[in-house]
Amino acid sequence: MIKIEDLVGGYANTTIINGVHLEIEQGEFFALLGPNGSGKTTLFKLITGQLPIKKGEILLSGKPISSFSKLEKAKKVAVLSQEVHVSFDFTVEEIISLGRYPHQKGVLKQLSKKDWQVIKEVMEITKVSHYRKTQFRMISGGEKQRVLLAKALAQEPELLLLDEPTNHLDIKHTFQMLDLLKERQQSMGLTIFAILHDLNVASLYADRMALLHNGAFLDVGGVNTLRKEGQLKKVYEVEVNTQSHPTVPKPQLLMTPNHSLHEEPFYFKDLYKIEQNDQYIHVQFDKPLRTISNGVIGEGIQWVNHFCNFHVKKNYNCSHPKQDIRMWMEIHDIPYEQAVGMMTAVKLKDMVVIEKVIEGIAMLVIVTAGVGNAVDITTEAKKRRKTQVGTINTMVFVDANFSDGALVNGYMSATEAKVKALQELQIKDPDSNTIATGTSTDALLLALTQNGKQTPYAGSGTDVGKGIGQMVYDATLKAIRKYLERVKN
Ligand SMILES: Nc1ncnc2c1ncn2[C@@H]1O[C@H](COP(=O)(O)OP(=O)(O)OP(=O)(O)O)[C@@H](O)[C@H]1O
Repeated sequence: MIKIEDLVGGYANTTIINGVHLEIEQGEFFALLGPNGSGKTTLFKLITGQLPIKKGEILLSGKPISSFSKLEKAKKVAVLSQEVHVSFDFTVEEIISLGRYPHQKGVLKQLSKKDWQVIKEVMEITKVSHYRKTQFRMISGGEKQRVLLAKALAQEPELLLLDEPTNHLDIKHTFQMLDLLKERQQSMGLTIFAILHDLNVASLYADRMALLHNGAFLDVGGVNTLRKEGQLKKVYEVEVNTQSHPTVPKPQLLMTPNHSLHEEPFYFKDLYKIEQNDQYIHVQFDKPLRTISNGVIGEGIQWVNHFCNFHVKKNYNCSHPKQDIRMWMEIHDIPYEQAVGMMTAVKLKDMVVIEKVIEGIAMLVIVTAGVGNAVDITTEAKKRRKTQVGTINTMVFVDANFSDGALVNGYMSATEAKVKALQELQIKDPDSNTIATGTSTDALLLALTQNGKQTPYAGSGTDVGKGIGQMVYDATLKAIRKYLERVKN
């Protein structure tokens, strides 16, 4: 669709763009990224013809863009730039109708029925119809942006050039506008070239992107260009961390501020208090901990400072466990959005608490255990008998700083230790009569203060992994023994 070859250009005495090559296919959504002053607007203006080219060439559908007449070009290319060149006394509808100019025929250039159809349609999709008769100067910055997009779409272009199209828009309208553009791209094969400042938005919408740095492309590629943290750090001079979007298979960037969160030195034991009664165990920390868990709420990787294990009746109807835990937390003034919540039918007074310092690392482990629903995970799945009291809920708190990988490692260490405890006590899966590996509803939480130097591993080859293993093993053994004692009596 558009091909840029060895482009050099800028202003009278300064060259800003230096040897840019780029080819954008028809129907692509291409994002131009780069920090302030990298030359994005200059490149944009060279493409739109607002600035003269010093060297190189821009081809549109294989022909030099300079060989197109203004009208011919307007039939193919629409531009939404930062500079607004419209009379503020026009109404919204009048401005949008200007977009039809390249398609109007005859000397009088009257708007045809088709023109009106297109105007109506673009007003509807950009959601500006209700202020069609309002003067342009009377509407907000965000509304102006949508009107100018409607004008550009009214042109029915093959290529749409956008300079920060979401500049004035709130999140709702940013996503609305980009969804609309994406829809046009997918349904009509519209080619989009957009300067975008928000890298996370670019990741969600662009097929390919270029990273402009000092007037040249540092990288051109697919969305995974945004996974190159070192390159982004070099260009933007900000500490970036690439994570994955939870539901869309695209990277999302998290920026770390330079100012470090000042933290007073603390003594691990002073950080928390444990409340236990017949209804719940509530461990409250003074500061949020980095956690990984399969709690009913607060699951996954989070920063939270309340950790709860609620008691439920043996015949608890678990059709809405999330809502139930939220409700119980609300009743007890525990903020559920800062909490991990588990549940168990085990008597909470049988909880086992172990606090220790192993190899200089302070740890706290709390376990409640029942093994009525013990399962050997390696046996064939089959319909199980009615649920009994039997869940092993494990909370592990460690005064250390774990990478995400170490969090997963530590989770494995705790699980291996639990399995060993079941083996030691010869707890069997009643269906298969083989040694159980857990129960059907076990919950595990691993929470870190993130204090000190970061640890990359926490498996059985490390002191901290061994420490987790020993403490979980001891606590699980004790908790199961208490349960067995209670069942016997
Ligand atoms: N009219 C001008 N005359 C001379 N130099 C200019 C002119 N406009 C911009 N520049 C210079 O060109 C360089 C690139 O500017 P440009 O506006 O293209 O950057 P940008 O990447 O679009 O930045 P931003 O993200 O801040 O919009 C800057 O160093 C700027 O000072």
